[in-house]
Amino acid sequence: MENSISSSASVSTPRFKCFDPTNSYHATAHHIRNRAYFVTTPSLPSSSDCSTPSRDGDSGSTMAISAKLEPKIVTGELGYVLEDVPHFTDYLPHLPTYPNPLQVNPSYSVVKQYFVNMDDTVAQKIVVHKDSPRGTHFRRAGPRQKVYFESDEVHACIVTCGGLCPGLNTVIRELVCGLYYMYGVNRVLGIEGGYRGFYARNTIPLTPKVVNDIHKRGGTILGTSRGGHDKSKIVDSIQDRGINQVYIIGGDGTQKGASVIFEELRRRGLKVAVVGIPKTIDNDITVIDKSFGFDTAVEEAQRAINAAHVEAESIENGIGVVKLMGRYSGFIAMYATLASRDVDCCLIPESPFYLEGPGGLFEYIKKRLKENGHMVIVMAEGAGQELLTESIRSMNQQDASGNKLLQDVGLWLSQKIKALGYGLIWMKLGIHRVGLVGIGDHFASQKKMTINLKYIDPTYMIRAVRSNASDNVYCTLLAHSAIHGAMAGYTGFTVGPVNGRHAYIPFYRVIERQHKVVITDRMWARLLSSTNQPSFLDHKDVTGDKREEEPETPELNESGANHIEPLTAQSRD
Ligand SMILES: Nc1ncnc2c1ncn2[C@@H]1O[C@H](COP(=O)(O)OP(=O)(O)O)[C@@H](O)[C@H]1O
Ligand SMILES: O=P(O)(O)OC[C@H]1O[C@](O)(COP(=O)(O)O)[C@@H](O)[C@@H]1O
Ligand SMILES: [Mg+2]
Repeated sequence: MENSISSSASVSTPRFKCFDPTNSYHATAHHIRNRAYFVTTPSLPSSSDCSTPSRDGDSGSTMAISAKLEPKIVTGELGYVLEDVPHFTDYLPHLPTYPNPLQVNPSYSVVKQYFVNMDDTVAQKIVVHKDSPRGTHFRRAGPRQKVYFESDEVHACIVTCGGLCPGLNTVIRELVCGLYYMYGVNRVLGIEGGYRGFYARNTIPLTPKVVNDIHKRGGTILGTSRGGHDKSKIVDSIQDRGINQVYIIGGDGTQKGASVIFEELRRRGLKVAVVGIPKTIDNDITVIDKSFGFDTAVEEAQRAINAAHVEAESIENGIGVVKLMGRYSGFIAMYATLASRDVDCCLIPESPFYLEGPGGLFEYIKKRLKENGHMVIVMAEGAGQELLTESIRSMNQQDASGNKLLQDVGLWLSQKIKALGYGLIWMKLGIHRVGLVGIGDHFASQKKMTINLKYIDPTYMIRAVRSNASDNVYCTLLAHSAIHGAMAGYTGFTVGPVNGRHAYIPFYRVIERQHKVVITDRMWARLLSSTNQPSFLDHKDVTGDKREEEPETPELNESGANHIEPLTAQSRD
């Protein structure tokens, strides 16, 4: 990762005066110690110079911002670290500001302390000890007293990229309505069909009337796509259309694309705010607590699990197999399993499993059928991919965004289990004692055992639904936080809840790694205890195939949020 936090983070001499550009009063050294903006601005253009910058930056008549943007790190006492987000004033120092129109908004002006305090930051590390370092913080989201746009100056656009997720339409709706009702903005463009829509598709003017009912529908009214991220064409399109606020809703890939767009807009010296709104049904975006739509997806998955359970328990040796989404992160499968209580085994990408031998899946299946006569297996689509590629020749195909295309692990496992059934012998040893033995054990009274397996694949169904009530509220807060940040002149950030408080997180932090289930943490232990399934760990230890040591989990969050593991499978940078 290029933008790793500079070791100069502890530089103690601020290069610039310590102030929050969006509030009317200045910080003192007492408020924030050791603030350092790592933005070198040689020959910065004045704000008026920047009104008509050239596309290629350096070669035009206007001087472009050439220095690479480094992380903005502020350190304080007791190991306090603020990983701040870029602001227009980092590269356009003389921009005019205006009073926030919310000061006279009939709804919001009555709120006591509606504007966030300039020093407010959100702690990433919530469990601390008396003497432990306070750790990383992010700038708190919310309205500032000063804004960097006049209402009629704003020309915003919204784009949705990547896979679907419940709540996309709600975020679109709340961005349009929030801009209009809070800040009097009435020029909002919808970019159709994801990133490539900037240069290859039409746009849709979005007004509160147009978006009024869209939160009641799944999908995205703007359409979406994978691939098609052409930096120059996208930024040219933004510049040519005079867009100055870009709201980009999408997952880990999308946030990477947004970061690239931000860097280029900044390089061209344009006053354009780029805001990423994290969308991930897999919950694979790090730092934030969880994505919108995740709760809805887990809830919807219950319907499939219930169906699998009803089918399984209604027939002798019934097995219900449910495949859920989760390419590299098994959060949906884990939470759906924990919520259901009918699941006997949950398989996720983070927890390698094996079929044969002691402690393997087949042994467990036999045991459960013997005990209960039926069982339910929930698996994330990315689980066991390494087993499939052993047996099926891997084609290493990718989608248009570069994501690896997965084999259908649900189908593969179902076939394996069915084959196991043909190989099992139903052996009656007295009236009550029923045992299962391998095919090699033959007795006079043996007969073949039938496994009745039902494979349910609701993968797209759980993400194509409309968002539930709590996700709708979450989407609203997310959209509002995004708008407040852009209006206040912040840019190059992803917005999202960190330990329940909305914060502005620099792009480099959300794209450096993926959020994954840590199988040595308590949440996975709870799951193992609830299903009684094997951990699948012993076998590898026995055979000497040691697992790589788990990276230390920086934060232990009881909700299962904020566990961080390095990006492994999807590195495309
Ligand atoms: N490293 C990257 N740099 C620039 N754009 C990217 C990058 N990775 C993905 N994208 C773009 O982001 C968009 C969405 O990415 P994708 O991985 O399909 O979905 P998601 O954002 O939901 O993870 C696509 O248009 C893709 O081209
Ligand atoms: O929509 P596609 O291209 O079939 O992709 C399916 C993938 O999309 C997801 O639902 C979400 O992935 P993204 O967050 O990368 O968009 C994955 O769970 C799933 O593997
Ligand atoms: Mg993704």
